[in-house]
This record gives sequence, C-alpha cells and structure tokens, in this order.
Amino acid sequence: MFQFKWLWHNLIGDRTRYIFALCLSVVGSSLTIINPYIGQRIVDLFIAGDDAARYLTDERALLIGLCLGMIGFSLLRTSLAYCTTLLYERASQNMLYRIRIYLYNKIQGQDMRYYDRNRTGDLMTKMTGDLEMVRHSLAWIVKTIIESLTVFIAAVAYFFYIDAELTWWLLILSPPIGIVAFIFARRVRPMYVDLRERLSQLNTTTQENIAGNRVVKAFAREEFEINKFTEKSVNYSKANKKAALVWLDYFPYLEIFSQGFSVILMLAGGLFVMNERITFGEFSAFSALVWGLSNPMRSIGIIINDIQRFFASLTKIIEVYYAHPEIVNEHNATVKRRYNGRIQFEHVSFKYDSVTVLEDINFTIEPGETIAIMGATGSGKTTLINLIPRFYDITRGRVLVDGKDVRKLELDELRGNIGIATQDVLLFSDTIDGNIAYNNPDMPEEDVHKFAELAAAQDFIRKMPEGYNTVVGERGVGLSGGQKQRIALARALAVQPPILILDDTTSAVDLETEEHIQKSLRELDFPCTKIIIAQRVSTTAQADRILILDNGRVIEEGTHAELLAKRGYYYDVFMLQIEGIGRGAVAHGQK
Ligand SMILES: Nc1ncnc2c1ncn2[C@@H]1O[C@H](COP(=O)(O)OP(=O)(O)OP(=O)(O)O)[C@@H](O)[C@H]1O
Repeated sequence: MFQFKWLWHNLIGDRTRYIFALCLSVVGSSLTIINPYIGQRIVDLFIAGDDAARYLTDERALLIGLCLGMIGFSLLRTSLAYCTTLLYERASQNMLYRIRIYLYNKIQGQDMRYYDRNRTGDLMTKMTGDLEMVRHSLAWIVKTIIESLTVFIAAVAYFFYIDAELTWWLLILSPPIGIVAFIFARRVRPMYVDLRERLSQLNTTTQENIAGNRVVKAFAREEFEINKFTEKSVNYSKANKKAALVWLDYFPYLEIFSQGFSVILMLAGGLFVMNERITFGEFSAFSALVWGLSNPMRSIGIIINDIQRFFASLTKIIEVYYAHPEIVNEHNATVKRRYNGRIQFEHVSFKYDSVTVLEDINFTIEPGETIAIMGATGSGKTTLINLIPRFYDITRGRVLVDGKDVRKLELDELRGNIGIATQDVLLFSDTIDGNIAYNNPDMPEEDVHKFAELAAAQDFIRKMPEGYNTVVGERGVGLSGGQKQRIALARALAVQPPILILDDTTSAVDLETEEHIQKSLRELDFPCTKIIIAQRVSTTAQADRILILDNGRVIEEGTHAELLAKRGYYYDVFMLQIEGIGRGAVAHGQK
C-alpha cells in the first residue's frame, strides 16, 4: 500500500531501530503465554493433581522455582515493554523531525500560486496536528496492533496445543467480530476525513482572527468573530462527537462478543473438565489467557478510529510532500552576477487561473532609468511588477532582464538582483536592525544606519526606546503605517540592487518625508533601475517615464510633461491632485 511504502521510505535512518522495536514487541507479547503455562503446571502439580500433597512436601524446590519463574518472566516482560516503547518513541520522533523539516522546505519552495490556493490555517494543521497523528500511529497504533495480534496468535496456538475442540468453540466468535469491525471502519472513515477538514477550518478562522485582530477591533466585530469561531468550534465538536458516537452503535455487539469468550469457556471448558478431557490446570490456563482473545476485540474500536484519523492526516501530509511548484528555484546559482538592470516586456499577457489581468504589455526600461507606474486600483500594477522576479509565469510573451528571458535565469540570481518593497508591508518580529539587514545579517551597523537615513527612517528609529535594537511586534505591530513602509524601503535599499521595485511604498508618508526619499533615490551611490508604483503625482512627476495601466493594458506612456500635454488619464489625475502638490510641481508640469 502506498501509504505504508511512504512511511517506510521516511523511516530511513531508523528502520533498524523500528524493526528491532517490532521484534521486541512480538517477543514481549509472546511471553504472555509463559505465566499461564507456569500457572497451569502449579495447579496441576501442587493444587488439583492426584499427587498434589506429595508434590507439596517432596518438590517444594520446584514450586519455589516456578513461582520465581513467574515473577522473573513478569519482570522480563516489563523490561522489554520499557525498551520497546523507548525504541518506538525514538524512531517515530526522529521520523517526525525529518518529515517536518522536509515539509517546511517544501512549503518554502512553493510558488506564489500555491500560497494563493492554500490557507495558512490548513498548512499549519498539516505541520502540527497531522504530523503528530502520523507519529502517534507509528509509535502507538502499530505497536498496539502488533502486540494484540501476537498475543492473539500465541494464545490460539497454545489453546490448540491444549485442546483443539475447545479452541474452535472459542474461535466461533471471531468471524462476527471481524464483520462488525469491518462495517464500523467503512462507516467511520468519511467522518474522519470530514473531521480533519473541520479542524483545518477552525484553525484557519483562529489564525485569521488573531492576525486580523486590529480590523476586528476597528469594526467592533468581536461578537461577529466570536460567533463565527463558535460556529466552527461547534461544527468541529459535533463532527467529533458524531464520529465518537458511531462507535457506541457497534460497541454493545463487540462487548457482548468479547464477554462471549468467557461464557463459552465457562460452559464448554467446564464440561471438558468434568469429562476429564482437560485438567484443572489447563482450564486455568484458558481462563488466564482468554483476555488475549477478547481484549483485541475490545480495543478494535479505538484502533479503527485512530487508523482512520491516521489515513485522513497522512493524505493531507502527502499532498504537501508531493506538491510540485510550477516555478522551481533550484538554488543552483554558484556565482551570482550583478545585472545591469535592463527590463523588457514583450507582448506580455497574464492570467490568474482563467481571468486575464494583463494584456499585450510592451515596454523597455533602460539601466538606471526610473519608471513610475500609475493606474486605477485593480488595473494590474502589482501583477505586472510580480512578473519581473518571476513570482508568476506569464501566459504569453516574454519578460527579459538584461536581454534574457526570466524563465531562463537562475531564480536566486534574478531575485538577488531585485530589491522589493511590497505594498502589503510585512516586518518580522525582530529588531529594527534585524529587519533592515534581513538580506545580509552581517551588515555593519553604519550601513544599516545609512539605508535607514536614505529611507527617511533614521529620525523616528533614534527616538524609539532602544533605537535600532527595538523589537517590533509580529508583522511590525507597534509602528505606524508610514514607519513600516520606511523600514521596508530601507530593507529593499540595503540589498543595493540593480533593480529596485517600490509598490506604493510612500503612500503613507507625508509629502516632506516623501521629498526626502525621492532625493535619496535620485542620489543612490549604486547604479539602479527603479520601478515605482504610485498614485501621487508628486511621486510620479520626477520619473523618467510614466506608464499608465488601465484594465491590464498600457494606455499612456511618456514623461510627466508629455502625459499632461496628452490630456488623458494622467492629466485628469493631475488636475484632481493639483491642489495638494503645490506650485513647484505645477510649474514643472507646464514647462
Ligand atoms: N493572487 C491573485 N489571484 C487571483 N486574482 C488576483 C490575484 N491578485 C490580484 N488578482 C486580481 O488581478 C487584478 C489586478 O490586481 P493587482 O493587484 O495587480 O492590481 P493593482 O493595480 O496593483 O491594484 P492596487 O492599486 O489596488 O494595488 C485584480 O482584478 C485582482 O482582483
């Protein structure tokens, strides 16, 4: 079966340990028949035998030996159980560790489309609960099944050795128990698949809610969110109860069958003793071992439940394990060249699934040029810049960097040549210094300060309680929108990239600060092609060229003055914003 092959493959490095644990399980469980056997000898020789009185006086040493044997075997079994559990735990924990690292790498290697399609909460469930379930199966379920089976087989073999007919009488109960267990397993399986999905929904809601707590509070939607969470929680709880209660439909039958072993033993076994077909000692061995037949039947429900959970979880893990990104970063770039920063879009079209977002885009940006991109919201600006570092592959046409199709470039090298400040600023819960030097943790302090200064972040950072060592909260909590944008800009500048992409990076800063940033960008001490997405004319006015996007197409292209003269979209935006820009920009535009 594929799932078991997969587990076996992932046990590499611990296979010997695991097989050894399985062998110890078999040996330890087989030993369960020894004490009933010794008990049988004691009863037959020293209690119920014809010569019991003589044996008690003459063979006392044998009796003491048998009693000590019983204690010795109990101790041996306990020690074996201890070692076995230790081996199972170590093998399964090691496997869990390896798979977790592998899955984490796998998730890291996925492309943007993967993250578009998969919910964070679901991925978190796979990395935690599902993995733990698989480990538990390997350490506990397999152990329980092997031990139950061994005890069952050893007991049956021993029973056959004593009396085959009485054993057949007992085994009469096995087929109906097997049928009940099979029906139960079939009914409960889809329930665990559903249960797993509901757990994932619950985790997704929790994750979204915690991450979006500010929005929730801002809209005073706590009650709504609590109700939403409660609904998911109730759903999960109901599914859990439903799956657990199904067992109750089958439990009475299995319990009755399990009790049936003792009843049959009493009736048939008692009759056999009276007919002197078996001895008292043999009857006592049957009594002592009959649990070996009934116990597995009793625990069959728990085992089946766990097996179904295991399959539901394993299926989810395997989805991640074998997920293939369409865009693969081979991390092969040994020597990372520095690009000149020439960017060309040739008849580029792009679709998210079936929706066309960019249509026949053509433009060239020469090294060192500054290009501004403007357009209505949803016109495709972010999508367009996402194609340069190859976050997505285009549907038609070519995107070239330094004359080479980005699909032919080493991704590490390509992305290493691009500094990006994304629209949705994400800072890590680290110091400000650590966030700015994200690309190069060994960056000297003066350089961190220099890039903060270029991004107009120096002043506010210095005023913070611990300056550059101030730890910012998760995703930059504790900073204003404009402050976060400036740290993100400093982080992008710190790469000193030949291509700098700024997606609405100064939208939340005041005009004076923006002026400072623009001056810094003009005076960078390294060659750099800049692509700046902006809505403010004050930002775009100083670019070498401006592209206007509308509905995925470039509708205007030119300098600030050329576009004003055209009296199109750009001119309209300019007129709308003119009051906020000031005389300088107006004069510049009318030159
Ligand atoms: N990951 C995605 N999956 C599917 N559709 C997407 C995705 N990202 C964006 N879109 C769609 O593509 C279109 C262009 O989005 P894009 O983010 O590029 O616009 P934009 O011009 O940058 O907008 P804004 O100025 O609001 O940031 C929109 O209609 C959007 O709904």
